[in-house]
Amino acid sequence: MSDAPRLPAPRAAAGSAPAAYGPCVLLKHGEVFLKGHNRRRFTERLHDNLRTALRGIGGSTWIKTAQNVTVLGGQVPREALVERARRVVGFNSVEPAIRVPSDLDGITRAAGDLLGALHAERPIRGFAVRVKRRDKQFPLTSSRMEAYLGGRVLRAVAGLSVDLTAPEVTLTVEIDRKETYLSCERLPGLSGLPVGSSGRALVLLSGGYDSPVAAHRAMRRGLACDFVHFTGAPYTNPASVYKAYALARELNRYQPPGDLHVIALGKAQKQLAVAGAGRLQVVAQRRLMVRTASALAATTGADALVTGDSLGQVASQTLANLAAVDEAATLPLLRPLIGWEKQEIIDEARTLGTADISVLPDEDCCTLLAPPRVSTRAGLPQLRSVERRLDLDEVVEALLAGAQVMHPGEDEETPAADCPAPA
Ligand SMILES: Nc1ncnc2c1ncn2[C@@H]1O[C@H](COP(=O)(O)OP(=O)(O)OP(=O)(O)O)[C@@H](O)[C@H]1O
Repeated sequence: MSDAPRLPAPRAAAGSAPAAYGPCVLLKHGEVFLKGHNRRRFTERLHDNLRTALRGIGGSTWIKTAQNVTVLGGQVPREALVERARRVVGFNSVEPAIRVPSDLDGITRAAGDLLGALHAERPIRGFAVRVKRRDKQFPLTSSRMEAYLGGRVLRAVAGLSVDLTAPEVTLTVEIDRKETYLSCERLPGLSGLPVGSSGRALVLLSGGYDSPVAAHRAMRRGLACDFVHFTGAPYTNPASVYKAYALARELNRYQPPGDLHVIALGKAQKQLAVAGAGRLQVVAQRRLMVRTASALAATTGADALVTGDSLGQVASQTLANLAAVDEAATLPLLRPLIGWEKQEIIDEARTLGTADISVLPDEDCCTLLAPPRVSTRAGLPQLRSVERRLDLDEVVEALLAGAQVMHPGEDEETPAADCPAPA
C-alpha cells in the first residue's frame, strides 16, 4: 500500500524543472522578534548591518524578509554568505539552505537530493523531517507533510532510516506562500540587538583580554562602538598602539567600523606623580582617562563609556576604586564584565579572535609610574587634592588636541554590489 496521502494536484506540473532553485542562507531573528511596534525599525537596522558585513564579498547579493526570518542569497559561494552573516549581531541562528518553489514535487525532489547528497558524503544513522508551514493555504498540514516527505526520502535514498527521537540529521522544511526553504544545519548566530539600535558608546580599549570582550558584549546589546586607547608615550614604545589597532580592526568585523582614538597620556601621568599621587596613582590615572574619554565622547556622539572592569579582579577594581572612577565620568560608565571571572573572559576572547592579539607583549601605560602597592580604597578627598594641583581642564584639552584618529578595517573592503531579491 502506498504511503502517499491523497493529494490535491501539485501547483507546478509534475516533472517540470523548479522555477527557482538554489542555495541561500536563512537567518532567524533574535530579540528583534520581540520588539512589537518597533520591530520594523530594528529589522531595518539589522539589514543595514548585514549589508555592511557583506562588503567586499566579491559578488552581488540580495536579502529579503519572510516572517521573522531574513533570507540571504547571491552570486557568491554560500559558505562566504554564512561566514559574513555569523558576524552580524541579532540573528539567533544561521542556516545554510536551499530554496525551491512551494509545490509538492519541487519540495520532495529537493528533500531527496539534499539528504541523498549528505548520506553519500557520510552515512547518516537516522534522520527526521520537521515542517513549518507558514503558508496555511498549503494543501498538507505540517505533520502530514513530515510523514509524506519522510516516506518519499526513504524510497529515494537507499540505506537511510528514520529516527524521530534522536535523529543524527534533521531536515527542516519551512513553507512560505511562494518559496520553501530546506536546511539540514543550524549554526548559532550572534544573538542580541542590532548594533546601533541602542545608540553609540566609546570603549576604553587597553591591550588586555578584558576590554575587547567588554566592547563585543556592548555591541551585542545594540551599542555601536568607537574606541579610545591611552598610551604612555613619550615614555613607552608604540607596541600598545599596534595592539589596540589590531583589536579594534578585529572588533570592527562585528559592526559598521568604529574609529580608534589614540591619546598619549605619559606626560599627564608624570604630572599626577609629581603632584604626589603616590598609592593613588593608578586610580588617579583611570579618573583622568574617563574624564578625557567623556570629553571625547561629545565629539564622537557617544552616550556612554564602556570599560572591561570586573569587580575585584585587580586592586584598582575594588568597589571603592570603581566608585572613585565613576565620579570622574560625566557619562554613564558601563561595565559589561562586572560579574565575569577571568577564565570566562579569556575563553570568550578566544572565541572572538582577540585573545591572540591581547597576549602579545607591550608597554602598558598603567604600569608606567605604578606604585608598588595600589590603594584599594582610594578616597575622593585625597584624589581631589592631588587633582587640584593640576589644571585638569587644560590637561584634558591638551590630551584631546594631541589625539590621533585611525579607521581600523574601514579601507580594506569595497562596498558590496546589491542585486534585487528574487520575487
Ligand atoms: N591604556 C588604556 N587605554 C584605554 N583604556 C584602558 C587602558 N588601561 C585600562 N583601560 C580601561 O580600564 C579597564 C581596567 O583596566 P585594568 O588594567 O585595571 O584591568 P585589566 O583587567 O588589565 O583590563 P584589560 O584586560 O582590558 O586591560 C580596562 O578594561 C579598560 O577598559
